[in-house]
Amino acid sequence: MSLKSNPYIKLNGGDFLYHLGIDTSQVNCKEIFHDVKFVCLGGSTNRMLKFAKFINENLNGNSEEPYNYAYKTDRYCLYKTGPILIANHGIGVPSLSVLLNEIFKLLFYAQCSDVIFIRLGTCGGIGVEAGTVVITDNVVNGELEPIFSYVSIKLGKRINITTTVDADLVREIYDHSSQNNSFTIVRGTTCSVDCFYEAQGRLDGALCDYTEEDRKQFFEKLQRNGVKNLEMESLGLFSYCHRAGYKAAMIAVALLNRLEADEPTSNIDMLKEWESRPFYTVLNFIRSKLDIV
Ligand SMILES: O=P(O)(O)O[C@@H]1C[C@H](O)[C@@H](CO)O1
Ligand SMILES: O=c1cc[nH]c(=O)[nH]1
Repeated sequence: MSLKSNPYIKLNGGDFLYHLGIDTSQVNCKEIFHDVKFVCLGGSTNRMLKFAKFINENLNGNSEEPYNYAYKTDRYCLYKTGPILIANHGIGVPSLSVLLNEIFKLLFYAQCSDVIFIRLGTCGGIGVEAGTVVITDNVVNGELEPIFSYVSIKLGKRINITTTVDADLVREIYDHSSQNNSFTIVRGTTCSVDCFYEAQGRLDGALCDYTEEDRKQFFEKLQRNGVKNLEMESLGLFSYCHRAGYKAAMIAVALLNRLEADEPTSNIDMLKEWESRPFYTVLNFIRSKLDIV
């Protein structure tokens, strides 16, 4: 048996998952991780620890500190609570791609099946109020094309992969999330880019090679194309998961409405409250999948 997308990876034999600090000849992946059905990802280590505690309490009624399987490294954290694996991915697709490669291999060694990946993130809203949760139903790059692009050593060329979002999964998440929430949830197109500043049309970066008028036109174009938010990982997430044979979804809370501002609020309590909103959306969805009322 080999990994779906890499015939060179074999089921038997040790593998050091370097950035997770997990040596599969020392850790029994199948025994520990075989029941994983959901992989929940977000940028920061602290937020994902908070999410692991939240899931522990709300799904398992357990207030124990979750165990970090990636404790040997400070690159990423990795928790498991019931059938849910939780990790942080850092900022941007390069960091996400390293984590995904190692998690895909972990799931392969653990012989997991039917796993769903969900990114719980933050974003800049386009015409939506701060605090609104956006479920991605379509994903585009900065040129507004549904294409994830990377350079492979395959023929030394750039590879462009058309990337789609699973409409049934979006519907399922949205239908379960719209119950019992005290915040607004919308569906829409996510524009996924490689920088927080220039690629997102900010005027407050150290570098800026466009004018305020260019910024205005960029946002008008985003709105005309149904873009509801800007962030930095979803295109890579959907593309990598699809190649590896997994379903993926993306749920992100808007920290600001980019039509009004560039800088998120400095009110930390408010930011923390907003950041936790996707937790409830994911909890409702996972409960429905596990048939827990
Ligand atoms: O999951 P997070 O909140 O880290 O995601 C967004 C996209 C970038 O990684 C980061 C930029 O501030 O926030
Ligand atoms: O504006 C924002 C906020 C969070 N994350 C982003 O990528 N952009």
